[in-house]
Amino acid sequence: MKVLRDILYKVNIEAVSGGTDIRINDIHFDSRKASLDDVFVAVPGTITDGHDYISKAVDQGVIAVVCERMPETMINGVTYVQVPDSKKALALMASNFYGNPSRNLRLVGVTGTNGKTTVTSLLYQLFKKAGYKVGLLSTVRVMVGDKEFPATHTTPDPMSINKYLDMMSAEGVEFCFMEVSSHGIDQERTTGLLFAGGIFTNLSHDHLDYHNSFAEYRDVKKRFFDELPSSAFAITNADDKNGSVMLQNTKASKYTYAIKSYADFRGQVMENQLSGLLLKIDEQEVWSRLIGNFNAYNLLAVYAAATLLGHDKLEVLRLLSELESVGGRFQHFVSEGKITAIVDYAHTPDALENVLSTINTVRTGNENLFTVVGCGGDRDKTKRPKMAGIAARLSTTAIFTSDNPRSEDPEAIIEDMEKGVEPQDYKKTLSVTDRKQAIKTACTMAVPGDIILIAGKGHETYQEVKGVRTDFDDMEVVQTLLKQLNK
Ligand SMILES: CC(=O)N[C@H]1[C@@H](OP(=O)(O)OP(=O)(O)OC[C@H]2O[C@@H](n3ccc(=O)[nH]c3=O)[C@H](O)[C@@H]2O)O[C@H](CO)[C@@H](O)[C@@H]1O[C@H](C)C(=O)N[C@@H](C)C(=O)N[C@H](CCC(=O)O)C(=O)O
Ligand SMILES: Nc1ncnc2c1ncn2[C@@H]1O[C@H](COP(=O)(O)OP(=O)(O)OP(=O)(O)O)[C@@H](O)[C@H]1O
Ligand SMILES: N[C@H](CCC[C@H](N)C(=O)O)C(=O)O
Ligand SMILES: [Mg+2]
Repeated sequence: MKVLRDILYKVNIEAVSGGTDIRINDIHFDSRKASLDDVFVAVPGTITDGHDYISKAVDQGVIAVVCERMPETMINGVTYVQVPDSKKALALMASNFYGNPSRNLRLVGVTGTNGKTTVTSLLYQLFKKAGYKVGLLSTVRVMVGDKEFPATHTTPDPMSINKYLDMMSAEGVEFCFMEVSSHGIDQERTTGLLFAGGIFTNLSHDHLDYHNSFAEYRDVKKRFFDELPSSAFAITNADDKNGSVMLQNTKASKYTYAIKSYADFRGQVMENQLSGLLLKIDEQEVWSRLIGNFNAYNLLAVYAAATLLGHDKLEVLRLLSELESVGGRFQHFVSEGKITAIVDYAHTPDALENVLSTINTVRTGNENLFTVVGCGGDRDKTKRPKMAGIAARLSTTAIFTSDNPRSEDPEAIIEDMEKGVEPQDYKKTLSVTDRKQAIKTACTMAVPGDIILIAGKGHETYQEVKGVRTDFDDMEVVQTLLKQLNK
């Protein structure tokens, strides 16, 4: 049992009705989960407003309510705390509730449009190989040392983040690497955490359904660096045009990495093949199993962070060459009939362009490149024509299909995509709504030596249609189909 007054430490409070010297059981921001002696934090959301559920939470037995507007009817025996920003309050309360676990380990946050999962997962692997107990909060999975938990969000809600950090600190975890999404920053999910460092990967088009403009999206990401303490390091990509903007107002020590520009951590791509990358970092050659120029940036960010966290540079370079690629990120296999299938999580125009350019760089002859791609429903619609245009331009054939249509009509999403194809590329595209049939079409058309890229879903093992998730794994599907077709 914790005392409400302690949990409210550092929370900006406007008014209180009732006592705060009361024992509370748990904190909830969803009335459906609140029960006896809990605190209910009413949060305004994108669909509904937690304030509409205060009386329901009180009926369920909560002992305190934290809200931005006091309800008209206040119940005797319940404490009401009015705050200017209940999302911020929730995050600070979550940290306090779990005893501020971020202070018990060194927490590094990674933000940017693409590469967050890759960089955090590589850092997790590297520090594990170096002999530490490590934590990971990522889109793909949560790791508390060697214990794995399923991930629900890229950046979970503050109660979940602090619960995991608390578990980590109990397990003796020394370093935790976490993805910091723009939704996470905007919704204050990371407020109150003590970061030892922050890393910026890159900024390109995504989530413009949620953020009103690209500038707003950029400024939300920047806020993560603005709020880093002076004890932290902030590492940015000097080759990204927004790289320096990110660090403009940070109090943290600033560092840069780059391939094209002058930087504190410089790398050069010597070779880029389907078997991996040969890099030169600090005059040392390093071989990596990771594929694609963009991964050279991810590896440099990892090198910079590991070095700034106190590791010997040569040891870091040695460990870099041992790192495995992350599930669903440029995962590839060659069938018996010599067809290469690549599954990648590229779900933004920039990621798709990078992956296709990489494939086109490593293509050795006249092989055909089939790209199977869709765009998510209930997500940024302006990505759709851009991704389709890129797929058509950079492939021999682009097959447009479904990628988690969610509540939307799958065919309407594909129609939005088709609008982005340049007239000279029309002949190179076809649309097959069912993802399995789309992959089958690519497999049927492919001949020995050809490459099939299946983009957008990466590690995901489901397809979400009208709110229902059914099992679907791109890699499993393509492998089965190629076998069935004797290819
Ligand atoms: C758009 C978005 O980010 N939504 C998140 C947000 O929900 P919301 O604002 O829509 O909440 P709401 O449904 O309007 O409800 C408002 C409040 O009322 C409460 N409520 C609601 C109903 C009720 O009966 N009782 C009740 O108390 C809700 O618990 C909530 O606190 O807050 C919820 C609780 O933290 C999140 O689960 C939810 O994530 C949804 C599921 C989601 O899909 N989010 C995605 C877009 C997201 O966050 N993605 C980023 C990664 C993106 C990337 O970088 O690629 C991520 O970090 O995962
Ligand atoms: N540094 C990078 N620059 C550009 N594209 C990248 C980079 N790293 C990865 N990608 C591409 O972006 C895809 C997603 O990578 P990753 O999962 O690491 O990104 P993320 O930032 O975690 O994405 P999300 O926002 O969904 O969490 C990869 O499959 C690859 O196609
Ligand atoms: N973090 C991203 C993932 C998109 C992956 C894609 N497969 C989709 O479902 O749209 C999002 O939630 O927008
Ligand atoms: Mg991610």
